[in-house]
Amino acid sequence: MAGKPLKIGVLAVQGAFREHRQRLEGLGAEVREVRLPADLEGLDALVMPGGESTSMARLLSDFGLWSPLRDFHASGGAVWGTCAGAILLAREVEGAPPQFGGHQDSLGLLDVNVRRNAFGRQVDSFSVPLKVDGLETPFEALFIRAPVLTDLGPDVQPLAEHAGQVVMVRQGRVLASAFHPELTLDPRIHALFLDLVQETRQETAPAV
Ligand SMILES: NC(=O)CC[C@H](N)C(=O)O
Repeated sequence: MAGKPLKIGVLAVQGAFREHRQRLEGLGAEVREVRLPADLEGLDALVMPGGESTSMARLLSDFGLWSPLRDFHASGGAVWGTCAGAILLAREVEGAPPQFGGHQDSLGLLDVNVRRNAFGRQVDSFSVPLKVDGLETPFEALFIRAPVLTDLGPDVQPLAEHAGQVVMVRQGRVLASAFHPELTLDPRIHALFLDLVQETRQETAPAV
């Protein structure tokens, strides 16, 4: 990577954050684990990993992270959510557990509805070669109790579909994927995200 390395935070309250860290460092980014609001200081972007979105939502409350994450995005930070991370980004979450009264909090940074566990229990986990906008050859995508993205707002661009369902989108400086690029060794989607961060950092940089 030319110039100063990008500073990327990985939300590290729960889930597959170590694997994201490895992929991003492999591409030359400077990575910091984020657990507290102060950890967001000075970052160019944040990755929210897969895991269990209900547990992650509870931990975001415990660590006082809801508003700081919204502020981080509002002040120009790029954000990428994978699987549970994508669920946390959505405007609306469908399929919250009944003990939550059918409601699950989310950040609302992505103008989509997200349907949890959308590929059914019998196929909790599978891998498929996925055509992704911006990649020349298919990406072997690993889906683990994955959600799908529905009811896309006008500014949301679909980047990949599986079985007729949208599984990856971009809206400005927000990226979301229902699958887990961090759990395979192919770094191309992490590289796409770093390109997005670079591009949006230039757009939001203060004029000097
Ligand atoms: N692999 C994952 O991140 C699974 C997400 C999980 N189904 C949830 O709703 O949080």
